[in-house]
Amino acid sequence: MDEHQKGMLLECASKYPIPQGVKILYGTAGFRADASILSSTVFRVGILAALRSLKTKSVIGIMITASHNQISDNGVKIADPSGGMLTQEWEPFADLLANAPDPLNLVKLIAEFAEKENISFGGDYSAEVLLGRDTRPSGESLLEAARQGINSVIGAVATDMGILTTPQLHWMVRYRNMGKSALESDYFKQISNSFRCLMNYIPEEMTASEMDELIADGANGVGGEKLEVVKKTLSGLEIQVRNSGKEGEGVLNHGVGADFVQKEKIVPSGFDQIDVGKRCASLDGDADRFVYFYVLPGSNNKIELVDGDKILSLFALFIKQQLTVLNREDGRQVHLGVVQTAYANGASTDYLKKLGLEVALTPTGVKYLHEKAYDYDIGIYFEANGHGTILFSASFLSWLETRNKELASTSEGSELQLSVKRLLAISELINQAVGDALSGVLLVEVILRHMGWSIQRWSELYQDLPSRQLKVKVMDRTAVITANAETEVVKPTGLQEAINCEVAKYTMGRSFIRPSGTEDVIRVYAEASTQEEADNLAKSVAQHVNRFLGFGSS
Ligand SMILES: CC(=O)N[C@H]1[C@@H](OP(=O)(O)O)O[C@H](CO)[C@@H](O)[C@@H]1O
Ligand SMILES: [Mg+2]
Repeated sequence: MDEHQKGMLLECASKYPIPQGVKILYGTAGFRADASILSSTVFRVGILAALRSLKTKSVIGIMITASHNQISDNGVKIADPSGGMLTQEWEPFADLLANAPDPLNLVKLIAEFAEKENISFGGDYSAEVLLGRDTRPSGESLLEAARQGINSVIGAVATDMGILTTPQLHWMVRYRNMGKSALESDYFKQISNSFRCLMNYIPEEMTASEMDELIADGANGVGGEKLEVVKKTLSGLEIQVRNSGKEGEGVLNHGVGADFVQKEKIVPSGFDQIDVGKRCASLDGDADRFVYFYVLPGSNNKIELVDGDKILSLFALFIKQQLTVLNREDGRQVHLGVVQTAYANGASTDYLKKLGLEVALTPTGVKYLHEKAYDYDIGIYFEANGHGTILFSASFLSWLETRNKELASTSEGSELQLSVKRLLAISELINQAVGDALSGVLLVEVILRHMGWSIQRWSELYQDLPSRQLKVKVMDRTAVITANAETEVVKPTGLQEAINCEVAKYTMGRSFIRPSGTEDVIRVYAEASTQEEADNLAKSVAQHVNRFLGFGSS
């Protein structure tokens, strides 16, 4: 790194001093904290993204969002060249960078890292970073901090793509790196075209019955706003958007959104008894996850939740049907695998295994599930909270494309051709960069039509085991170390034994704990054969967590 570059970094970094007395760490999905302390972190992530762009000679993305967190929080997610999350190999550098005490130390760190990674400044390739943000009021100034960070690397170009959902930004990065046009209008065009194709491939006998409108909760965030745009491009699907983020409708993520609905299992604000039985979906604050639900009769606002596990099951079932045709008609064996985390309801895992599917378990966080899903020709992954997507391997996709062309001249209109076309359309509709509520909802909608299913019929695929999630505030959540896809506590010693003793008291009991990567808490999960038992199990495990790690009270 030459003196000019060093001087530039020093000068820019001095405008973004780090907050005193706090350490901000790269978590499950990037950095997240109260927005007021994030400027320096985001500025430094700008530098990191420019370095990553130089290293990979590809476009990188920065998304300013704190997803489902409260409106006063914000955060930053980084999209790698594939459109997926930043490679885990760079996470330790991200932590060091964010916490370097002053500009001199920061520049020293960058110089050392650049040398180790063989990154040269001022070469032929100029770094390029796409920037996006959600609707949070702090987004604009944090985006500016990211831009300053990028601009402090000589030659680097920052392009502001505006207010976007997280998956839109990831999609843009992916498509730019594939050499394709990646404007927001291209994104909308692609999902509405592939949705139309899939609607056209619905068996004729299923198209007769009209389906009711979908009612969607936009979490008062960017997803609601974008869904309003998407719905205008669709035919054959009516969507009523509530909590769309318009002035006066409510506060982002406050009593609304997929996270609230999934964890509390009650209606989001704006929904009530008039909606009993109707098909409803809820997006999270940055629209990278979604769940479905319907309102149950009664005054307690209870819902029947159709979560990520059931979305995964629906997708797996539909894809499996298409693969059965490929196998029968063409003798083609396709390796289909599904990926879940320990939060997956035990009943869903049983169901998927009974379908004959290979089920893999990874730690929490899309970065782990996504990576595992690459192991298959088609890998479907979902977290119970609704974050997931479907990945198609490059070789299987190219086989599908070739076969599609051949069949157009030999077997036009055959069942085999239809299955090939459906799979191709799914690969276009679903966002293969990252989980995407907009395209995910559209895929659910078209599959329900294909099956002729109501949300109630879908929900009956299997019955969830009652479960409960709790959060425990502790002194130091990093004191908890887990193993086996987070199902076992390794440290502190003795805690796992205590959990085992509690679990043994219940029929079908299962419980695990792990430190959250996005909030300063330990999460407790429990399931058992009745809700009361699941609640009690969670409560007693939480008490053990408190005893081992808490502030001295239980
Ligand atoms: C139990 C749970 O819902 N955990 C969420 C949450 O992570 P935590 O590390 O549990 O805070 O946020 C992540 C990012 O959005 C998401 O991937 C994950 O599933
Ligand atoms: Mg999110």
